[in-house]
Amino acid sequence: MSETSIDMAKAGGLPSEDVSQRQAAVGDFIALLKPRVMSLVVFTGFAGLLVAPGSLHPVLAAVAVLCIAVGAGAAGAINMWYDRDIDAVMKRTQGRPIPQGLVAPDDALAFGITLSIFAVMLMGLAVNWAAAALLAIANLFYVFVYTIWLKRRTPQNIVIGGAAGAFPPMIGWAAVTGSVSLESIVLFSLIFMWTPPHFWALSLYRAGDYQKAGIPMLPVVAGAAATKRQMLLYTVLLLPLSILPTLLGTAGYLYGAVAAVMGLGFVGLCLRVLREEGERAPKQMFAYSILYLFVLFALLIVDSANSNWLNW
Ligand code: HEM
Ligand SMILES: CC(C)=CCC/C(C)=C/CC/C(C)=C/COP(=O)(O)OP(=O)(O)O
Repeated sequence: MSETSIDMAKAGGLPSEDVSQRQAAVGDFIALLKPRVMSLVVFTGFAGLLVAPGSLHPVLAAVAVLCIAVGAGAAGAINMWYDRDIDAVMKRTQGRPIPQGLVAPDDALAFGITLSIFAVMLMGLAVNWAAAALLAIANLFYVFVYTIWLKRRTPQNIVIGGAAGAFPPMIGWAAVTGSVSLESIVLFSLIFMWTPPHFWALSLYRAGDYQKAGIPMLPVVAGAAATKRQMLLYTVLLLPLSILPTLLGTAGYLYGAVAAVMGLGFVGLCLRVLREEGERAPKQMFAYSILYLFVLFALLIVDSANSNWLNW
């Protein structure tokens, strides 16, 4: 796409041949919430809520999870509004509702802002204001720090901006306890450290897309070899960090053992990424990253020392 058409897209009007004639459907607005990515975000938030000491009435717990889902999805919608120019250029994102002309940019922005405010207010009024404040910070961080400030400026965009996606377990924890604690900071750090290998694995085989869109992702700016070395650093640091919930008593030995085995598997895959050329190993590493985080948080729930989900 030329510079001019990028500017047109940013101004809200895509080139006319790209604009669909059909009306926006509910599904198009749901797609703005990035439901597949957000499913794991919500799961980690839910896990934070279940492993926190104390208990929350099941209805309030459901409201808290809903608020995390809506607040995170709303941030995704605002991200799609801001990134509509680059989304139209990249193969992976071309099919999204805004570049397809299915949802008008202004409607997507209004939808995202309305849902963000709704989620934060509902969390504050129904659950507590500590959880609401953390939800607001995560939402604003993803929109302003990651999307608007860093994404187009620095290859460290996802290291710093990735903090947004690390908030959910802390939000879930605060929904129960009304506060932030060392244990919830450890859960935050786990996702924070996991994000670079998760994303850089994908960016290794999507580097062409990012280059075309002018986004300075690490493989584009520093090359594949430097990206792989940085991935290894975070993957290795993640291993001892992932055992901390057991050491702190948030989870039991079963969690600790599975975290160690899965962590060694993550490091092993990363070493394969370093050794091998081509897309196969990075694709496996990306898929494994999702499985890894899902299994770790599932085990946290099952092997939680507090287990308040059993005695609501
Ligand atoms: C700055 C941080 C992050 C970046 C830049 C990032 C980037 C991405 C990208 C580009 C994709 C591909 C999406 C697509 O195919 O359209 C993806 C997929 C995914 N991400 Fe992340 N991610 C980040 C953090 C997270 C976090 C915190 C979670 C959950 C805790 C997460 C969970 C997922 C999941 C589940 C998928 C697979 C979605 C699918 O199957 O289509 N990501 N991520
Ligand atoms: C309120 C709250 C809990 C927010 C959570 C925010 C969150 C889940 C952040 C994760 C980051 C994410 C999905 C990045 C996608 O990168 P990108 O936007 O560059 O990906 P794209 O190229 O697919 O649009």
